[in-house]
Amino acid sequence: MSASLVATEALTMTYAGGVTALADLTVDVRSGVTGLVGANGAGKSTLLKILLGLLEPTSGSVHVLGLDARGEGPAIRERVGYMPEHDCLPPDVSATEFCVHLGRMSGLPTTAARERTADVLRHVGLYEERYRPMGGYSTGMKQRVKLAQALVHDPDLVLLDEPTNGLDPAGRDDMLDLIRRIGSDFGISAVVTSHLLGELERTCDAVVVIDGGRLLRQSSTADVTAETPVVAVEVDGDPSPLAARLAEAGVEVEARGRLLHVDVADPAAYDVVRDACAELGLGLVRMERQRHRMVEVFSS
Ligand SMILES: Nc1ncnc2c1ncn2[C@@H]1O[C@H](COP(=O)(O)OP(=O)(O)OP(=O)(O)O)[C@@H](O)[C@H]1O
Repeated sequence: MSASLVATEALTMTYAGGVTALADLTVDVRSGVTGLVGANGAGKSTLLKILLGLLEPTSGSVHVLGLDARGEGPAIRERVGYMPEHDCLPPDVSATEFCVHLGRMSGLPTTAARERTADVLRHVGLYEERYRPMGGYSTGMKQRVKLAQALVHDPDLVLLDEPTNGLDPAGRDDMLDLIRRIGSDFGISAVVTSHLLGELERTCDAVVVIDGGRLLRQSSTADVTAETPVVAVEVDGDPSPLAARLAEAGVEVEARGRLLHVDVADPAAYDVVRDACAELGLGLVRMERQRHRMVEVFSS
């Protein structure tokens, strides 16, 4: 199993005004892409700022890449990239100037900063427009520059705050693909926040769901969406008598339009379906294993 990239224990953050943004939060993030999901105000941005050592938590422990975020913030920021949620790009500066500047601020020599800037701008698909002032960029292009600047100093981990904010569906898909490829092209792990669980499903290896600053669930995407022992059954007639017969036989069944969802945790249920169809004179058109989607699992 990979090493822990982010580990918090009983992390609590209460702002000066008395708002508790994080409460007793214990999470463990491993390599790959991890989604940090929660409604607006759930505490996602607060957590990212604490991980970067920019905010001091009220209590609890927090380690990033093995470093203590309470005191080793500068060392963490050398190895972690950050894409903030809000627009923060100077309008008169080009994407190249901006990324080279930030690369140099992070300690890269000028030549390395220039080379690395060209690489990351190519990765995010902004190579052609790289010398244009950013004030003329679309929202999608601005989001891409924000992603590029998070990658420019070749970090081990990037923290991306709502990278799909303000994008249309096609722009969102492009951004999620880029994030997926940060791992494959650069070998960099990512923590990505979103208030939309569904959009992270195909991008992330794991998800952490928080609500009101508390952990709701943490699991790998594969575990969440793994095949569940349910089959969808379609017959060539009214499925109601079949549903009744299965229920009588103690098999859990749920009507979904013309389909029946049948619990097959006990494989004997397959025989019950076959025999009931034969007795009722129904032809079996289809039996198909169902996959759960993350959104269904978490809302149940
Ligand atoms: N500087 C601050 N002072 C006081 N309260 C704050 C501060 N920053 C955030 N909060 C409060 O802490 C809670 C969590 O905010 P946070 O921004 O971390 O949530 P979020 O999940 O990132 O939401 P969003 O996506 O809307 O930014 C909210 O109730 C917010 O109002």
